[in-house]
Amino acid sequence: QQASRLDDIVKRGTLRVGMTGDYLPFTSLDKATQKYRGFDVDMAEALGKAIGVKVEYVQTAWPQLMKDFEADNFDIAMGGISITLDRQKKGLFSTPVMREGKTPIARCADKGKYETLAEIDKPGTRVIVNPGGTNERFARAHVKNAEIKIYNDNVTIFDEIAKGDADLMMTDASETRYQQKLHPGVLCAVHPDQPFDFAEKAYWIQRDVALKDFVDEWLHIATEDGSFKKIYSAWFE
Ligand SMILES: O=C(O)C(=O)C[C@]1(C(=O)O)C=C[C@@H](O)C=C1
Repeated sequence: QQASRLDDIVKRGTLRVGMTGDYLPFTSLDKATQKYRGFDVDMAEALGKAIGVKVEYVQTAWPQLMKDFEADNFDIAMGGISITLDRQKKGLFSTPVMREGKTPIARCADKGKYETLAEIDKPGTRVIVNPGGTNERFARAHVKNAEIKIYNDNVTIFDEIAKGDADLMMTDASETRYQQKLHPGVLCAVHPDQPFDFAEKAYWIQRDVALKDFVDEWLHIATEDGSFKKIYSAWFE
């Protein structure tokens, strides 16, 4: 039988999961306790349990994700990761977990001003963006006349809009819905049901077919037996 990384994980007794810890509701690292929580943390724990091993979290960051993946610092990356063809070239993706797309989030008072890319991409508009992920790629492709403000802290970035230091951000629809709930009456998701583009969240796996097949089968069973829905509802509804 061919050796596989899945065998190594079982032998090692740990699954190394790469996570940024800065993207609720998918993953959040509490600085004081050094504990992760979020949808993909519950999913990672369920995956570890399914394999029969402990989960070891390896912190990464969006601008470092590709380098850390290539350095084999973890077996799988989880935490709101979108499928991209650049990433697909380096590893394998699980079956998609959910559908996403970029959509604006702005101060509620300005919600009607930023519905289309043409309305957004005007001189004087300040589009804030976290670096390194698909948000930055989307902003660079579509924002030519408005100002792009690169902001490094993905946890406090929404407060910048609330304070008026930026006008809007374009990010995943699920995040705009979540942040709207965290900033009631202040920040509004603009049209989360009609995002500008299409993307899917999935788990990014080192090139090992046995591990990918395991993750896919686990996801399939979790979908059918309702355990996926339970975790999903706790974080997204
Ligand atoms: O790069 C990705 O896959 C992501 O979806 C991560 C990403 C991003 O696009 O920058 C998505 C939303 C969060 O605000 C932070 C990171």
